[in-house]
Amino acid sequence: MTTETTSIPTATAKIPAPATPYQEDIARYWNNEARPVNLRLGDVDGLYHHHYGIGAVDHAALGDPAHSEYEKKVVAELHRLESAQAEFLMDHLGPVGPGDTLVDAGCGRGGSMVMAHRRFGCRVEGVTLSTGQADFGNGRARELRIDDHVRSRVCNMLDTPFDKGSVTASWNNESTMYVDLHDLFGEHSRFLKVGGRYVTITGCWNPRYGQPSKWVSQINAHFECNIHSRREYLRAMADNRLVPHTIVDLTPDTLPYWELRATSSLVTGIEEAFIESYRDGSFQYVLIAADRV
Ligand SMILES: C[S@@+](CC[C@H](N)C(=O)[O-])C[C@H]1O[C@@H](n2cnc3c(N)ncnc32)[C@H](O)[C@@H]1O
Ligand SMILES: CC(C)=CCC/C(C)=C/COP(=O)(O)OP(=O)(O)O
Ligand SMILES: [Mg+2]
Repeated sequence: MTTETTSIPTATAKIPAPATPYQEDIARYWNNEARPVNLRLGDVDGLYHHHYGIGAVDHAALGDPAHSEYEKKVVAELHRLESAQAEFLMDHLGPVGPGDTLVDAGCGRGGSMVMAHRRFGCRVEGVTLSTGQADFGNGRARELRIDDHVRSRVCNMLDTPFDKGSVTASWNNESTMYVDLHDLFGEHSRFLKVGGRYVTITGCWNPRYGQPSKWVSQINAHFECNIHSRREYLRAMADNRLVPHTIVDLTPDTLPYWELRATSSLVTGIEEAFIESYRDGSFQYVLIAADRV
């Protein structure tokens, strides 16, 4: 039961100043974002994601491209693959019970937070730089009557209000490319319980390729982000008491999503960079799950 006193009025109530001019740019970017490829997919079932998909495309479900309903089916299929990606991340959070707290660092519009609460029955705390995103996520939580468990706030994920050792598991879903990894993992390590779990799904450049390819540079420019190398993730985790437990190369699993998206009416222009960099091996889509030791 939610009352005036326990509900979260808006994420704008006490907005901390962004720590850097770069963070101001990122907050502005996400406050202004309203791409149909994200909103129309979210409208399918009310889970709004800002990450990409994994898994095989169900061509039987899509049917004949000449059919009048085909485009609608493509939207539903892309959304299904994005939700499958979030479920896969949550498969790696370890045991989580209703009394636990999870942290979604860089939570976007909050689709993953709703999924995590439905799956585990626990509290889910999200942080984003964007007031618009936090208000959107809190609005969805209120509509779903889960605002007593699911809360987004405007907050720098490198400097959160969560108490030391208070969090059972935490994640970054496609949000690590906006921050210094040592600062980020230091903060997760601080608020995670010893024995807790950290998971990220991210795009990283592949040290085996040598240096960031032109496609990786294009993705950075498109999103105003700074993609790290796979090596940097492992080094920064090791330096912050996060010991990798599972590493999965999801590159072959995300390519079908991109190939389908490239044929849809919702293309944004970045599809070629993802497809070419995944194919030439310069860029990888990975899950890393680590134990906080
Ligand atoms: C690509 S979106 C991913 C959203 C979400 N994880 C999802 O899967 O839908 C990147 C998110 O990272 C957030 N972000 C970037 N830098 C941040 C920072 N320093 N502190 C908090 N959030 C940050 C942005 O505000 C945005 O919500
Ligand atoms: C894997 C990498 C490098 C991700 C960069 C971060 C990012 C912008 C993710 C998707 O957001 P989105 O869902 O808003 O993007 P789009 O509009 O392209 O779907
Ligand atoms: Mg998207």
